Amino acid sequence: MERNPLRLPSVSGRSSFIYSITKHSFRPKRFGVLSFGHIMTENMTIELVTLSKSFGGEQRVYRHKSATLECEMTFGVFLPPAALEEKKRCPVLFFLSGLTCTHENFIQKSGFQQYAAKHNLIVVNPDTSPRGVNIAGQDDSYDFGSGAGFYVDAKLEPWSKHYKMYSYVTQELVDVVNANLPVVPGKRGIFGHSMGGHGALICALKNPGLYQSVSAFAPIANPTKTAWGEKALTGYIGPNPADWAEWDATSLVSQYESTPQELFIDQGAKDNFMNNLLPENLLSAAAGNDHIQTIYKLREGYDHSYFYIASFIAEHFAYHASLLKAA
Ligand SMILES: N[C@@H](CCC(=O)N[C@@H](CSC=O)C(=O)NCC(=O)O)C(=O)O
Repeated sequence: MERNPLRLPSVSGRSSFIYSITKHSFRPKRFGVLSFGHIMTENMTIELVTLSKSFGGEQRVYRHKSATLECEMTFGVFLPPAALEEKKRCPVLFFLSGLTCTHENFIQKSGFQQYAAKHNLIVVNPDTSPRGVNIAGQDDSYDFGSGAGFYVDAKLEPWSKHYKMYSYVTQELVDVVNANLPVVPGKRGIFGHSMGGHGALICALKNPGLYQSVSAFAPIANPTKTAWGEKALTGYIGPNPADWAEWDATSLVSQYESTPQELFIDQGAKDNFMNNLLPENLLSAAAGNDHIQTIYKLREGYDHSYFYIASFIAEHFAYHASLLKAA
């Protein structure tokens, strides 16, 4: 393979990256130690798919080749007015969606853009599983396989080759965002809904310091004790429940011993999936651990839907903005 290091502008206009020409492709490679300690050597190129002006900012959709998932992935990016007009670097907030979602559900249904614009937050929302990977059975059910990656790193074949959404979200996507978007290093939050609410919790609890703010709408708080969780963890991790604990937010809260962490948990009181969520188990575990603080908001009459998310999205943005500004 021929390699010719060159200096060329990146997609974001910066010119500090080393490019390499291979026999098959011309791709940017970045070399350097990142803020969270891993070394960035993968292809960081992202391709703009759509751009729509919204609340003075821009709702964009990008796609890229994920080295972690070994497939092409699509993700949403909202750039607030300050990032565009004033060319300011802004904190970034990652949103992880729930079962059956793509990047589109949150973009189209939550109404988040006005609050991201108000608080000058960049928002990045990935898809919920690898796509186009052609694994037998991937489309057989709504709660396993496509659209249901559960933000874990699968250990069992055939899933283990592609289904590594935990590493994708906590490492590759962070690197891709750092390389291509005007983010403030070290000012990063994460939140999500249902499967994605749980994803946000485990990404934060397994990586103290990576995210400075964490919240969850109706998270699957204790998946090892629920039908959705048992099915996913059996399929991705294996049949032994002892192997599941590291992918369960309630277990992680029980064992957490690192820097103090606050978790904002939001829950609709009329949630039609409550038997798959069990927020009280996580709250009990947190009550027994001095390192974890919880804010719990139970919303009378609200269900599990995006109508519920849209009703309280403003509060979550205010919460993340207050922590990320101060960080
Ligand atoms: N199709 C299933 C339920 C699917 C569902 O309600 N998905 C939720 C997330 S649930 C946990 O992760 C969701 O966000 N759906 C997308 C939407 O736009 O509402 C069933 O019918 O039981």
